[in-house]
Amino acid sequence: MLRICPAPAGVTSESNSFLKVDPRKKQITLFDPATNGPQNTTRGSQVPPKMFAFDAVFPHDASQAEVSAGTVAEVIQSVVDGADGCVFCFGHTKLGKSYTMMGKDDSMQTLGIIPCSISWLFKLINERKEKTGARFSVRASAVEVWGKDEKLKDLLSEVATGSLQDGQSPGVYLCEDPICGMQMPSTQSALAKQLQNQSELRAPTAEKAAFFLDAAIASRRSSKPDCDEEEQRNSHMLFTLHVYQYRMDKSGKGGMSGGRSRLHLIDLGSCVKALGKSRDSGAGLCLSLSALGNVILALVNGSKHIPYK
Ligand SMILES: Nc1ncnc2c1ncn2[C@@H]1O[C@H](COP(=O)(O)OP(=O)(O)OP(=O)(O)O)[C@@H](O)[C@H]1O
Repeated sequence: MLRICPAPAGVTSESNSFLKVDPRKKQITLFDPATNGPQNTTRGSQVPPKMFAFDAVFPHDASQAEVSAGTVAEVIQSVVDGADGCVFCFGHTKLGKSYTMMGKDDSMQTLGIIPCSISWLFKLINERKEKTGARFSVRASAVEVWGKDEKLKDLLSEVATGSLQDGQSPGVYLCEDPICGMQMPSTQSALAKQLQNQSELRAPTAEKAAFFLDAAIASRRSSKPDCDEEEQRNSHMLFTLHVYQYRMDKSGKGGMSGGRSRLHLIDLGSCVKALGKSRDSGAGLCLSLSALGNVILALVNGSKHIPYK
């Protein structure tokens, strides 16, 4: 899915004439800027127009609600049906990734995908409870990956303990996942990693989950006044809603069945500058976000090598 960001102040729509957006056909076409737009492609351009198709295309004037509804409705349905889901926004710096995921809380119209997802997930759970009698329990966790060294911080540890702690939580760590590893060929088991030990707090209502989201944002390194621009770009937040559901067995013997599914909502930063620097120094490698696509493809295809770094 693609969202076109609004043109910066002072940039007219003519300056954007290298781009034709067709939300109905879910495609965009890029023209050689030298030809000055789709009307003039015959005027000596060496480069033919390039068309790209998506599952959805949101033009520059699409509202936050349109973007949220178009991206998360299906994912939330799947999570309530028992599958894991993940939503993140990916792109160059300052193009509106955080705006799309978090939005602004000055009005309902500017809320982003994460707050909308919280509200819709609980609405769907309540409908499902009424319809099927299933019992649900939701928990929230939030972890930040920050800095060139990709430090992990449990963003809800302060709320969990009720005390103020500073710096990196000693609790949260990455570890090989024995279950996921067993399902993979032995060569890959070492690559299956899971975040462990982050605080998972009970969120019986959407309001409580939204409270945890606010607490997590406030706890982020990138929210601190002394955080510089580079640190802000290198701050990524993983906010997860863990949905546990239980049903009485139909056998009537009083047994229960159920399981857990997770909705991961991720606010990615952008490591653009860190790429050059870390390659020079050879430490704290942070790949460009465009490399993320290769990581996802490798995981989905079960590749032996996952190009994390
Ligand atoms: N669709 C939009 N409508 C209104 N304002 C927007 C929109 N997209 C982005 N902005 C504004 O543009 C600015 C940059 O957006 P944002 O911080 O979300 O970018 P980003 O891609 O997350 O940046 P970074 O790479 O630093 O993480 C913000 O002030 C944001 O409010």
